[in-house]
Amino acid sequence: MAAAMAGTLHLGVATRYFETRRRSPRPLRLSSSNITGRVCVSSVARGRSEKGRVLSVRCDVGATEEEEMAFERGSDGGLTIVMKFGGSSVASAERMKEIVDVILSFPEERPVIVLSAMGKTTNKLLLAGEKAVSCGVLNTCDIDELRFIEELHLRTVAELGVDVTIISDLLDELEQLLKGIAMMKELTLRTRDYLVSFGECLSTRIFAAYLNKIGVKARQYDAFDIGFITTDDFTNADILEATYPAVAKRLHGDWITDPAIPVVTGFLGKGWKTCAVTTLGRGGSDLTATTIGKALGLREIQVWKDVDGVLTCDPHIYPKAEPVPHLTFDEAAELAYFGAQVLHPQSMRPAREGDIPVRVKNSYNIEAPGTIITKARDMSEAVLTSIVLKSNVTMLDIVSTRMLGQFGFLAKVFSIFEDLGISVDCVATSEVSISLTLDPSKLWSRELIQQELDHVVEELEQIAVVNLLQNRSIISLIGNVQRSSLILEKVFNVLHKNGVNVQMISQGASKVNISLIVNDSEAKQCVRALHSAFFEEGNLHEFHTMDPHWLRKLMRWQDPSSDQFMYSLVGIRVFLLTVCITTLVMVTQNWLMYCYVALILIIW
Ligand SMILES: Nc1ncnc2c1ncn2[C@@H]1O[C@H](COP(=O)(O)OP(=O)(O)O)[C@@H](O)[C@H]1O
Ligand SMILES: N[C@@H](CC(=O)OP(=O)(O)O)C(=O)O
Repeated sequence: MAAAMAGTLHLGVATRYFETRRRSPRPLRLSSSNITGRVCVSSVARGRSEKGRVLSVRCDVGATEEEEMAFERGSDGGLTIVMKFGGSSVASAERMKEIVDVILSFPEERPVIVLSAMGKTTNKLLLAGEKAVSCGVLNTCDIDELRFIEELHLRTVAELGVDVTIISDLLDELEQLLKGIAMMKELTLRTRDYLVSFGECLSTRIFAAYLNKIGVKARQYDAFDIGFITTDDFTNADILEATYPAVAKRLHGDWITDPAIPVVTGFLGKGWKTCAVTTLGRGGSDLTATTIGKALGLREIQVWKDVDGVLTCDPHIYPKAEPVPHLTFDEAAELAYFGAQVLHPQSMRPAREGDIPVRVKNSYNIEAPGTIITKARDMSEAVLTSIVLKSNVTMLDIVSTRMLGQFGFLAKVFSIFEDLGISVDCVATSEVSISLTLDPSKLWSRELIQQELDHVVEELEQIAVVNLLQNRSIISLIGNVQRSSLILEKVFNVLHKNGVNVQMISQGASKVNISLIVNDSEAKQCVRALHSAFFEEGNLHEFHTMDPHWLRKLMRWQDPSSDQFMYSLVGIRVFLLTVCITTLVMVTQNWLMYCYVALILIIW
């Protein structure tokens, strides 16, 4: 592994030439200037190799001044989009071939590819590490998960017909690492990150080699080698600002000197102090993709999943969940932060900062339009967008009787959380009490959760009475909080019908999220009931008829200063006049009475 980490493995060694058959109305154009030789790759199109369609590259020596300048402005010839494929999208040789087809179905693009580990490799590596701690040095080779990982990757290499030597060193190192863990009898967070990094290092090497084999020039990169600089928070590292220029320099520089599709490991970084491999938290490849998108200022970031986009709810909880066509960065961030596994919680930040649209697509169903995530969208018709569930949350009720009318209570409480490095999700306060929930994702990898909680309670008890409530769930309603009364009216109706009591509500400044805290045991049933109330056809219609758009119209008719009010008044009077006159004339046959009543009504 050391060798692999020391330098980037360049798999695309020679530019390939194919006779091309143009199928796209906009031919894929690559143009680049080589500082010394002015080599310009000037056109790319699709051809067919023995394995199917291929992206082909033709080199012309000598770019025109105009082309070089256009390239330097980034207007022509640079990388255009990021395409990130998650574990489910690259789970087997078959899936990898399908992914190549996906990539080639965008012939006008020049993508940066970001890959996660194959299938469930990350989980298997973690399990292998845990088993190694106690199985003894001589038994590490028999760990089932290690066998599984080796077989999966060797089989994939064989089925794709690429050279096995691109992964054999890594597999040997993985075995050695597990022996080391067995010898030390411990798995530190740092070692854990190093261990799981093998997943992405293996998948990207195999995929880049396959692209090269079928004639699509590609180059593999380990993120920790190309400038992904992070904090040293192993298993949950944050990307540092220095990453953006470093990654841009490396990827852009290599592309202009020798164009080849970059295939980058997702999820991984390099700690800025330790220089060790770090990981960005589970699902971190999404963040790798958006970071590259921002670094290179690309046009779009595509995140390819195994679902038709971001759905109205987790399909495991409610299989009838529907794709959401359009989200804002804020909505997507709240959704991810409050537990929708589909996106990494931090992944929207670089996209928002760079104002780069993120498209969530299904690699199993390319035709599905997916979800587009942008800075803003038309919210005039938006009510509820998605329902998210975060389970196993800890809630704290903190009550101070002494602090009535005094200041500093909140500050004291939050300074305790800051000192203990614990992050808070939802907060609701009154003059003398605070209810809050603690973020389980920040605690997931720690072994001392219970001790930490005891410590928090101990500290807080010095200033308040504390009630620790475990096994709670946060149901987050992502939508248009401007319509909170409408949403809450419906929510409470549904919860009342299901006999569920809400223990805390939080509607923050985000304008897109209302969170309700309920018992874990009731949470899934609530989400299902809420989903069918908000999203199923009949109910949705009912909801739309109560849409404030209509309410606003109705209120305008009732506003005495509005024209509509005047028209309605005149209309009602004319109507009453006609009815009265007709009745009177018919009953009395007296035309004098008619004139008298008409006069009274006109004065009225
Ligand atoms: N609101 C949601 N919309 C879409 N998928 C969701 C949602 N909530 C949870 N999921 C789950 O997220 C999964 C996709 O995310 P993930 O497994 O990280 O994909 P990948 O590994 O392909 O990047 C889906 O298979 C689905 O089960
Ligand atoms: N392989 C890592 C990183 C990742 O992003 O994976 P995926 O894209 O499959 O969620 C994980 O399992 O957490």
